[in-house]
Amino acid sequence: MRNPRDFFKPLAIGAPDPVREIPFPPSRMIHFLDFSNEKMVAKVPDIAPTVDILLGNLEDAVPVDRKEAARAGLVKVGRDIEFGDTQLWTRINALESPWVLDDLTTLVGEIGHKLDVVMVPKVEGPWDIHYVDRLLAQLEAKAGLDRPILVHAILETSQGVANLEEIAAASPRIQGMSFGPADLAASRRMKTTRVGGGHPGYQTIADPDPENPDAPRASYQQDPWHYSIARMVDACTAVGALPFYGPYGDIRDLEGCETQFRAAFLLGCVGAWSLHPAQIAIAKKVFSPDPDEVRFAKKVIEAIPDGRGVHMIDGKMQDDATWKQCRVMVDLAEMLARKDPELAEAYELEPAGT
Ligand SMILES: CC(C)(COP(=O)(O)OP(=O)(O)OC[C@H]1O[C@@H](n2cnc3c(N)ncnc32)[C@H](O)[C@@H]1OP(=O)(O)O)[C@@H](O)C(=O)NCCC(=O)NCCSC(=O)C[C@](C)(O)C(=O)O
Ligand SMILES: [Mg+2]
Repeated sequence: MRNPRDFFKPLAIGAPDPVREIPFPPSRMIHFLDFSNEKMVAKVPDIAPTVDILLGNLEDAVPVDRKEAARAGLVKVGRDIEFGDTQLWTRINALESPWVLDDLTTLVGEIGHKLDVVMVPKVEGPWDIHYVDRLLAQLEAKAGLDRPILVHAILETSQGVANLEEIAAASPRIQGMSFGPADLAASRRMKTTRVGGGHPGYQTIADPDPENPDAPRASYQQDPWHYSIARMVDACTAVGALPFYGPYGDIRDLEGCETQFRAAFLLGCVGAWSLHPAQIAIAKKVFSPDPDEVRFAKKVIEAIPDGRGVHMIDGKMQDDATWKQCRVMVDLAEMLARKDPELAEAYELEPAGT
């Protein structure tokens, strides 16, 4: 057993102290880019200010013969570009791969002061986090970093799902998790070739009508991801970390993407991945709360300043618990309004600096 008093001590001499609270800046979309792709790199100066998080992907989707170029491209962009309040993340290669050691040593050594979060794919249990945790501490100490790099786990194997709570609590570096529906489907032998979203085969069906047994029966698509995403939300929020939905692979199906993102938002996710520029606006729309909801939540908070007792507002019962629900909505709106003057106006809140 690890001494609980040591949890917030650095894991290497000279490494920065672990954070006590996970920061929660705007995190509506993690925009994926391959920095070995010149066309994508050319778009970075334009795209970076429009996204909350820009991620240099080194793992799947980057061909083997471009792994080193993707890493070098990320180092170059990290050195050359000032990102302002846009976070810079990376997804390293899998821990079993031949590239991951160089990914971590190079990135922390060269641009560790710019990197906010390292996303670790295919995390199976706390042992994977412990490995990265200690290695990052050693590398941070060597690079003389004064703030720790946080760790984000992708939930994309059945063992990872089985060990969710232990992964979330494995280190004070755990910033959050993303849901990886493609690898997870394969790992579970689910019979779908889609990346996220529903499937027309996954349905419930109404009983036959006894009066008319041959009549068509109502049937509805169900959400095959609900159980795992809900578990991820609980595991993350139980330790103050942030849950994210991952990718939606049907790039042209904007409505399907919006629906998948919204289901995740309602369950508690703070953001999702954008794989293509067209998905950035969808994530921004979905993960910024609806102005009508914010207006109602503000009304409740203003009407019940101490958040106590029972009240009727617009025909709905409000009490201590609903007041907290409204606080979640208004806190998120206020945080986003500080970044985005358009949202500040839509929410009738003061933008930053006023
Ligand atoms: C899907 C693809 C191939 C379509 O790329 P395309 O070039 O065919 O699309 P397009 O519509 O023709 O592109 C229009 C323009 O946008 C550019 N572009 C296109 N995408 C981006 C981007 N992300 N950022 C910036 N620019 C982008 C593209 O280069 C082009 O530029 P141009 O007008 O100058 O010709 C392409 O968007 C792409 O490669 N996206 C990233 C894919 C990726 O990172 N996949 C891995 C994450 S999902 C995953 O790993 C699963 C998971 C979690 O692990 C698990 O569930 O298991
Ligand atoms: Mg994957």
